Amino acid sequence: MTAAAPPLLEVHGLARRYGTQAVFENVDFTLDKGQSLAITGDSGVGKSTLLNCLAGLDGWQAGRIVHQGVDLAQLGDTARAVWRRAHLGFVFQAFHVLPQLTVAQNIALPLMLLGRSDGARVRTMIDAVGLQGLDARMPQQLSGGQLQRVAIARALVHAPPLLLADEPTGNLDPTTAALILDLLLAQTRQQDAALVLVTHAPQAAARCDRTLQLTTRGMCPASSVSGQA
Ligand SMILES: Nc1ncnc2c1ncn2[C@@H]1O[C@H](COP(=O)(O)OP(=O)(O)OP(=O)(O)O)[C@@H](O)[C@H]1O
Repeated sequence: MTAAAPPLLEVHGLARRYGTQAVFENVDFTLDKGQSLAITGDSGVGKSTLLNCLAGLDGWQAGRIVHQGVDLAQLGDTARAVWRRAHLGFVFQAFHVLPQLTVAQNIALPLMLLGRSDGARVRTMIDAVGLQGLDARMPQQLSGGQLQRVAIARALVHAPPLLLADEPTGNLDPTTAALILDLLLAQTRQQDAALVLVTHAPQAAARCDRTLQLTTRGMCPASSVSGQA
């Protein structure tokens, strides 16, 4: 008999403090392959901080984060960076698009860091986020919504098993926002990945498999936000 595969992401009793001030505590959830989770919550409650913890970019004071059986706390800085490169796609709230690289070079970056050059895949992602014809543009020649789409294409290009997205549709018109959400959810399902989506938009949360609301005391089902438990 073969053992069941571990969940793609497990978070147990996670707590984050600044000094004695708790940002959040008792955060627990599990995500399996192909699943999407929306995280909602008031401004300042710690949603971005939680995503940074899940990415191993920020520390925490209690609890465990386990990715496919690997406890993130057991990895040193170098191992964590290597893990992030291969396993993670992160759409940051502030985009973090590199100003000295073109649109196409920014999107190709995760593949390049993995030693996988794939021009066709980069072109597919440029088309998928609706940036056709802009591949040679520099970031300072783009609108906020176009920059956001560069960040999304870059997070998806290497088909990582874990996608973390911080307000990925915040700067987009409703039609483009729906298309981008389609793309994130389709890639999650087709690649057997898991998606954690931080959003203030009830329509975006409602499209995920589950919605949890982050509070300083932990996570609770956000039935009032998405109509789901
Ligand atoms: N260096 C710091 N020292 C103390 N508190 C901090 C520090 N950095 C962030 N915080 C606090 O941590 C809390 C969580 O911030 P975070 O950005 O994660 O919230 P958020 O839920 O993502 O907010 P928003 O929805 O407005 O983007 C905030 O209350 C913030 O003031």
